Amino acid sequence: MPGSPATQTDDSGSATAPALPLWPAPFASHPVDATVTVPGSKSLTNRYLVLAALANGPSRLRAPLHSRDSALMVEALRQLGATITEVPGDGHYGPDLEVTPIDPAATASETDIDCGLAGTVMRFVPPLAALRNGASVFDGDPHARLRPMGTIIEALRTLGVEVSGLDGHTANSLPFKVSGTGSVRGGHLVIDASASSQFVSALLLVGARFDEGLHLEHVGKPVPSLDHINMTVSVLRGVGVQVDDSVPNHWRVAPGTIQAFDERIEQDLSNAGPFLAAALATKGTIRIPNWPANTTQVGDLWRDILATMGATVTLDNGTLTVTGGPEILGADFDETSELAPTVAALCALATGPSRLTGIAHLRGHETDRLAALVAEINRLGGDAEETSDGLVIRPAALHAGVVHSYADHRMATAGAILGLAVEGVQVEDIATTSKTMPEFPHIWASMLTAGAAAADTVSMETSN
Ligand SMILES: O=C(O)C1=C[C@@H](OP(=O)(O)O)[C@@H](O)[C@H](O)C1
Ligand SMILES: C=C(OP(=O)(O)O)C(=O)O
Repeated sequence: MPGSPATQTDDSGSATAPALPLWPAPFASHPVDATVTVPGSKSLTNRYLVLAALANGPSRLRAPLHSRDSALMVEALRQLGATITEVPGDGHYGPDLEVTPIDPAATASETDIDCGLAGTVMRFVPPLAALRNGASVFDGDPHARLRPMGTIIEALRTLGVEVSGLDGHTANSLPFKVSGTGSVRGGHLVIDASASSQFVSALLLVGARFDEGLHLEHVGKPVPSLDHINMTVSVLRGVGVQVDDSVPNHWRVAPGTIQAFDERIEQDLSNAGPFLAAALATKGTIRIPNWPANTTQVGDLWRDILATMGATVTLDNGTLTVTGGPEILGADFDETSELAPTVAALCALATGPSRLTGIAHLRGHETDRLAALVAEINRLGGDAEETSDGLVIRPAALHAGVVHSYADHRMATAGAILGLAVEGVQVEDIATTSKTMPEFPHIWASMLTAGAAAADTVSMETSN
């Protein structure tokens, strides 16, 4: 069911805001040769922030992400009563965060929560607001009102929490008001999480604080992005919460205490993707130190994906090294989740056809990513097509042009990848990368300078 890129363009403001600046994507006249360190994981940072706000004492996040999505989460939790303070740390991309949890006994006045375009904020925070004794009004960017929310809203109502629509909206999407009474009974809850794994993660994160805990059951088409649910379960166990996920589509969270913690956040392996892709796009080499030996991040899949596309990939002493092959090989990939826009950009540069499957739910991401990727790849002369659950991308000679970003950080970085290999690409609104990586243009430029300066490696870590 092909989407409409025109509609999406309007939703994000791209087509109606021609004034958005165009970024001349650097064309790589030589193979990249650089060592790159990227900021902290969005998914881990925002999970740990939520858990710190619910914990039994003060917690510390070391080397967390500092970006729009994490700032929105910090502000949302402050609105709900948590105290969050920046303290000096040893991360390359900003201070650590100390969090004093929300006092569950405090009575609270009505508060506004801005979700921006952050799925983690719009899905993870409403269940937390349900535990508060007071009302919380949720809204976000214009496109956020189009992202799937009905499952969370219905789940809260089934749990006995009052959720009402605002501005004439029916409350199956933003904006809405959650009227908490200070406790949620919990118990067995059946949801359809086929539109987003974040529905499951959101409820699991708070489940231990429900009076009876939570037995969450998914019924419907398969839940996407299962790696992200496994991350939630692993993070919960790490803070002392008992989770039983031994039966597929059932998660049982025992009622109990969330232990305060001191946790170092891994770098964002999904956001490492565009840099690793640069090795393939320029037939160069990218090294990423501190690649975790064991991780629940979906970005660990880069090691398989990039090897399948013809790169040489080694993980040695914690450094991932990717060297592009003589050509980028087309390939078939299932379930690439949030990696898909980066994979699609590489497929558009490949010498053979590719098929991406299992990503229908990307239509509900920051923009309709399937429609947007087809529109932007084809705008540069590519040959991409939507399928019911993904994309087919065939080889074609690409030419200069503008890549629209649709307020989507991963569309912007996909445009940057294409620009490495195709002279004259301009990316609209590169600043939209601030959703998860405000440093992107800087690190990207440093990567190319490192390659130009010398064959030896230059780290482009920024200081605090
Ligand atoms: O829980 C998370 O941190 C995320 C889950 C995934 O959402 P979907 O299941 O909606 O794809 C992923 O795409 C998103 O970027 C982050
Ligand atoms: C889908 C994404 O984000 P969100 O957390 O807003 O859903 C993403 O970062 O690719």
